[in-house]
Amino acid sequence: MIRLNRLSMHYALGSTRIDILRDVDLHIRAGERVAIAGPSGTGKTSLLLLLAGLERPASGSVVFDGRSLDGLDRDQLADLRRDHLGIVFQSFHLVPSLTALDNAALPLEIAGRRDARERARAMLDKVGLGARLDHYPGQLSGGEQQRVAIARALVHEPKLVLADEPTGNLDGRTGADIGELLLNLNAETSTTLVLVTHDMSFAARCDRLLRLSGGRLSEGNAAPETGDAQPA
Ligand SMILES: Nc1ncnc2c1ncn2[C@@H]1O[C@H](COP(=O)(O)OP(=O)(O)OP(=O)(O)O)[C@@H](O)[C@H]1O
Repeated sequence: MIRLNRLSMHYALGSTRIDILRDVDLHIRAGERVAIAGPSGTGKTSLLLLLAGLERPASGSVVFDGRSLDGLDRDQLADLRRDHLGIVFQSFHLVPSLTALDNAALPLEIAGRRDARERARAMLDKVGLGARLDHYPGQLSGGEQQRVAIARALVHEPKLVLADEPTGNLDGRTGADIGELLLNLNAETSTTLVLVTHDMSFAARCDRLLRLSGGRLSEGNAAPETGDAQPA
């Protein structure tokens, strides 16, 4: 479903170069649940941005369902995201002026689907927010906002869901519930899930744990992480 072929990426800040990935190869199969962990600042978010076609690699390629992202222009990448990708962020990123229902319906509205609100309502029901349809994000708790964000990410039945520390802004109990919800929905729909997390009990429930460090990805186990990256 996703292949990374000799993927390299760096950021240039003035004369300083920050290497994020060095010649990384990876194959994620359809339906797999993959957790990515690693010290702070090693590039986990950047890797998700590459998978979403929101960053371009310096060299190598990201291949999504047999299609290389290199050859796609901005509009084609936006179409690909609209049709096949759902993204969940640590800080929810809901539109504050839209209700829970309208936030969740957004991907389908953008795609011009006439059943957008109906499907969004069913999805919000599924994430346990059937009684909060008309609430605005500011009237919802953190856990509830993340449920809306998950409904929005899944409402158009994407092939791939990317989640960047989806439980990172939530207290322990709420975070565990949200993690559970994401994994259960994923199992139900057989969607491919790639998530970044520092929570090793959450990571341990995925099919694979990958650790990113020093520009390399390695298969790992869910032992506690050690320390943060040293500044360059
Ligand atoms: N647009 C950018 N320009 C320059 N440097 C950047 C840019 N975005 C990120 N970086 C740097 O690249 C490195 C990787 O950032 P990234 O956010 O991908 O790390 P991360 O592993 O997700 O970190 P964390 O666990 O703390 O969220 C960091 O050192 C960051 O400062």
